[in-house]
Amino acid sequence: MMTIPVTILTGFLGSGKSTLLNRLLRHPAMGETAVVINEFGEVGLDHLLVRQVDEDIVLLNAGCLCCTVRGDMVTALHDLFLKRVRGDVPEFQRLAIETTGLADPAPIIHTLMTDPLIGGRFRLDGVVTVIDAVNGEKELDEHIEAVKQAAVADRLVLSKTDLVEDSAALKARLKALNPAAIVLEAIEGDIHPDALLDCGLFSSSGKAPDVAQWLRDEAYRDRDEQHHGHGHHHDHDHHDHDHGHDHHHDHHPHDVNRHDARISSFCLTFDEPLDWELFVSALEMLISSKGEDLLRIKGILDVIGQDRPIAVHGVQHVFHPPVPLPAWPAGEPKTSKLVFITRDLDRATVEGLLRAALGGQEVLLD
Ligand SMILES: Nc1nc2c(ncn2[C@@H]2O[C@H](COP(=O)(O)OP(=O)(O)OP(=O)(O)O)[C@@H](O)[C@H]2O)c(=O)[nH]1
Repeated sequence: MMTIPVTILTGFLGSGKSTLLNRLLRHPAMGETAVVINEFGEVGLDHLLVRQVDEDIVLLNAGCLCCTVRGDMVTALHDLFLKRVRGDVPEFQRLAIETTGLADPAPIIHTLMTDPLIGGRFRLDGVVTVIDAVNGEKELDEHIEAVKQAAVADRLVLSKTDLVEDSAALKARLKALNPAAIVLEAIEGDIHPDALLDCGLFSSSGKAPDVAQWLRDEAYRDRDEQHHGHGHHHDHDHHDHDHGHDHHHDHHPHDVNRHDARISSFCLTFDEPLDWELFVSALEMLISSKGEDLLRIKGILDVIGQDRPIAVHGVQHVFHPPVPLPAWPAGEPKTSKLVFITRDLDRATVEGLLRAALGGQEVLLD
């Protein structure tokens, strides 16, 4: 059985998640999608409803299935999966999960990675985070949850850009926070699903895995180069940019971006093939000491004795089982790369810990 790709749709309260989801579900490319939402909010999916399947599940006329959760999201995913197996709900090819505005997406990702029932059936395609162009900066200033949601995203969607003159300062801030995420705009959720789907290693069309677009390690290099070679100490220092915007300094005198400053994002590269046992124990050591602060890790590894690259990804203390990929891209060096999004944990610390644990194996700065 093919694994079902899962998109986690997150974003702060009122940012426009439901508006976006609503619009996406009307698109033919989103047919046969199951949706799990927490409640029918202000902008419900009501007008699409055709038929109540049971108390919590409805069928949408776009061929989609919608399931509301009042309690535990994990229980809801189990239920949905079992109903699909039993044929109580139509087969669906894709799952979208809309989180509540304050939710930390990590526990949902953990479930997809490790749950005995659904772990092998669903796979994380990507985290899509909606950022309100009007209130986004203020929310990032005030709420670490909003900063985390932006930091772990694969795609950042700016909503309500119709209500602001321009959003260059917000975009620069998001780029500093999460260089690898593609930043998009959608007014009233108007965006093609293709821009948001297939963020993962594997696309639904079954093509070869696309490591470059999944890892996007180039983005970290570009970001660091833009900072004139000042390297990782400037991870958040986007105030260097002159966007012709002073106003974002005005109303936050001292604590501007205090949450952003807790987030680091960087790419480590390893010049020699890695000893798998040593690498796993190094990673375990990192997870056991700093797990809570490892918001997201993705990597592609050149492992001693393996012709094929090994993909790894993890969130906090949970790692997906390693996935061997078909082949290294032709003509490119077999360099192991690990990208990190961390909280209260800088590059030097991660690098130092890994270097020590890997013993003789050298960790190179990129
Ligand atoms: N002008 C404008 N309004 C928008 C846009 N996107 C969403 N809205 C409005 O913003 C409000 C909140 O949108 P929702 O889609 O309910 O946001 P949400 O993130 O699902 O909200 P919660 O579920 O309460 O967290 C609604 O009144 C939408 O009509 C946009 O691009 N432009």
